[in-house]
Amino acid sequence: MAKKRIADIADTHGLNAKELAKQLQEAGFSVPSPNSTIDEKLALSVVKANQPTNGASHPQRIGDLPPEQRRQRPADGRQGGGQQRQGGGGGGQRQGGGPGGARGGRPQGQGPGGRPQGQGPGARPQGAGAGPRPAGASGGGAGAGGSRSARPTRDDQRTGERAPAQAGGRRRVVIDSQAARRGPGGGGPGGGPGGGPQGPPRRPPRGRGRRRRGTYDDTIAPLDVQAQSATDKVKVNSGSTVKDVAEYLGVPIPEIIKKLMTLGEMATLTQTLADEAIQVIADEFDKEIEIVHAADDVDIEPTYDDAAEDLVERPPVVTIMGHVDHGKTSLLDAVRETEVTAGEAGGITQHIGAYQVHHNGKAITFLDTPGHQAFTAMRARGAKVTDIVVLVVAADDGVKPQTEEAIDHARAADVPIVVAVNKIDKEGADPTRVRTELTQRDLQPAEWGGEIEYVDVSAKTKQNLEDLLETIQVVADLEELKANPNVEASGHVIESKLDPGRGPVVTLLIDRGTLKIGDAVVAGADWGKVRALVDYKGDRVKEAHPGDPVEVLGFDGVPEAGEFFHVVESDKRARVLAAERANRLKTESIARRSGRKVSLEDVFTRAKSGTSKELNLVVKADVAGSLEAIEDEIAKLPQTEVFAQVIHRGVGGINESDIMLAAASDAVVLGFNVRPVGDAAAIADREGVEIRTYSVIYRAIEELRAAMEGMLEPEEVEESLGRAEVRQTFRASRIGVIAGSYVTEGMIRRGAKCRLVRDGTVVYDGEIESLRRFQEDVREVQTGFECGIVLRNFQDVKEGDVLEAYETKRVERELT
Ligand SMILES: Nc1nc2c(ncn2[C@@H]2O[C@H](COP(=O)(O)OP(=O)(O)OP(=O)(O)O)[C@@H](O)[C@H]2O)c(=O)[nH]1
Repeated sequence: MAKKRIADIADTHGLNAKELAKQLQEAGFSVPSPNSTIDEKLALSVVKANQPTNGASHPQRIGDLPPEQRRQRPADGRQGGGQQRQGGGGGGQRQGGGPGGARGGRPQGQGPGGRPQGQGPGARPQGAGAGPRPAGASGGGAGAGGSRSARPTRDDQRTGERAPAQAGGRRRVVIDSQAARRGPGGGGPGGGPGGGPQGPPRRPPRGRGRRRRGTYDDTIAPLDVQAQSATDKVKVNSGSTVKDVAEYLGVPIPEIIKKLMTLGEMATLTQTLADEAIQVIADEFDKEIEIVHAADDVDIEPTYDDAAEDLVERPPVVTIMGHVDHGKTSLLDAVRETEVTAGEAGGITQHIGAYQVHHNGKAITFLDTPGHQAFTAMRARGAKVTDIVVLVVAADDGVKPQTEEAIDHARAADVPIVVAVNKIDKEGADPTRVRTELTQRDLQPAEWGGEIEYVDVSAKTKQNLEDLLETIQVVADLEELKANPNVEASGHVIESKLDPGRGPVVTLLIDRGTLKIGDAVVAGADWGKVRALVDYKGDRVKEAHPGDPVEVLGFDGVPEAGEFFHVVESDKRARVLAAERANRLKTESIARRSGRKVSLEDVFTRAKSGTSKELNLVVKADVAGSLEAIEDEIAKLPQTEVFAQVIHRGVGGINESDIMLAAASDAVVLGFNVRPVGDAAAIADREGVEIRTYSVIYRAIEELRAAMEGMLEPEEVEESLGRAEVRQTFRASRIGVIAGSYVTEGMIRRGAKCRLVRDGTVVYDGEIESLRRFQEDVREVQTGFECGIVLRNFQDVKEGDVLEAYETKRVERELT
């Protein structure tokens, strides 16, 4: 089931390529153009579903399955396009030209055409409550004036599957309608060598006795057992060991080890393999596999499908972003106070990570952590929590670097933007200038004929705050945000902390359903039984509804922000699900360390295999001039096999937010004379983001070109030796400046290559000329020791500089 370009599929089947792309967009696939790729069968199933013939009997729907089986539909589209993230009809979508339309130029949709047959309202028996429906059903499917955007709405995101190429990089998982019925040991024999279609290994029920009693009672579909038809790919869990892979593929273990050796990898039986390595091995044995990640498991983000008549309006969720000091926090506070003056809530005293204000009798939920870092960190975890971004720009300061970052982050997430021009009370405030500057960044004000709503405000004098709320509601109305309140709750964690008195305190944002005291909840690797619910006013409540933030007591731990939560039928099941997820996350994180989400090395291979034709880049440089030069050069590259696009550019060191954006958008980070700052390197490692740093542009462009043409050879690889921090400098008449340094990482070696990094920017790249400890020349100095370093031909060393010692090595092609 290789992916193909939409244009090629259209060609083969005598369809109009643009039309096909449009239909797929309407069905919720992230396919920006006819050059985007998609599985051919899936594309055809959507076309088929859109054909105006009636009576197409649709296969088993997820909602007809017991909850534990509500996994995503088969990758081969057996469940029809209907289970795709899709809308159709007028529901849950925004009008293309509406205010806040940061995504101008989005194709107008086709109303009802976007929904496959047999999935429309009324096509299923009512009363099932949680039964799956296409998200678009939210609009009743009438399609009246229903423009369908390429971006699925929040409801779509909730209710439908993530399209294959969607940012966030989640992959499809096949529904296993059999798994639950099979029970714990059911998959066993199939997993062994020659196990045929039952690909995934099921270890013999290794002693129920060893398991906690009763954990199997719920006949939980084990995460790693999924039924497959003879033609399906074998599902292999990410983070599998050599032994697991042998079982999955039905190949003797020694064969696998031998193969790995011929590929230059010495591996032991229990060694965890990176996804790429598993893929290579499978290819070598001619096996078709699909690597399944814990995050793919739809027990974690299931497909929901609510009947139109079950959906009710829910409050929009707003995040405030903008440059430092432009007034994000002040605006959040000022907005919060409008509630007090309105006398609606009697004051918001509690900080729980989000609060609500009311306007025109309707609630708006504000996330209390401003800034794009938190926003993108959540998105990297697969959570799309925010419906609208309020971009704060100070009228006396205009567009600044973090304003631009915020715009790129909001755009990458495809969330509409409302601009709040703040500080209009100040002397020198020039709201028109802000509009002009933002127009240059494609945020044309509605009053100038564009699509973006601007509101001039003052957080200090509280001027125009009601206007801002009004505008947010107008934009929200276009989004048609709806949810079914009459089911078990699900949503996302927005904050969690360990309170010395109360234990884990977790703030959840309800996306769907109603959360009640006594509910059993699972959020990632944590679970709980809801003991108490506290709202943003600090009041105890009995339940929380869609769009509501609520503090929950009763969790066993502190799940991460962005984690998906859902209510399950029993504590026991919550506990088991959490434990399974914890296990898989552990193995995956081990595997991730040896593999990358996207790397230049495998970009061409991915393009060839149809996995991804787009290469997203985050580019950081020391000066603005370099950025322009790089972008010009990238634009000149032949975009035949791979399309490279810069999703964010900026001057300065590579920071945490760059990494999170790259993680959320499957991008590679390119740095020119800049380095990761703060925790960026560690986070990149954790998130599997590749950072490539260069000192000359042509070298980067050469590598990009080579990667895009499949010619990249990782010939010269840099290996870090260690880092030292300059604590003091001395001047010696004959030697020059000596950097009195402390080795913080690895070791420093005389004669090694060395860079000097100041505030994230490389200011010198040369060699360590001499290395001393207590007047003695030494060859090496290890972590934790002080030393004197003299750099070759460089005197401008300052306190606080960081020295990076490194070596370059020629290495053989890696196992990718
Ligand atoms: N005159 C005036 N000052 C404002 C206004 N809004 C914020 N300020 C001031 O601007 C400064 C920065 O405001 P903050 O709300 O802390 O800005 P921020 O964007 O949250 O800043 P960071 O959290 O550091 O990113 C503070 O001194 C505020 O008092 C406004 O509307 N008018």
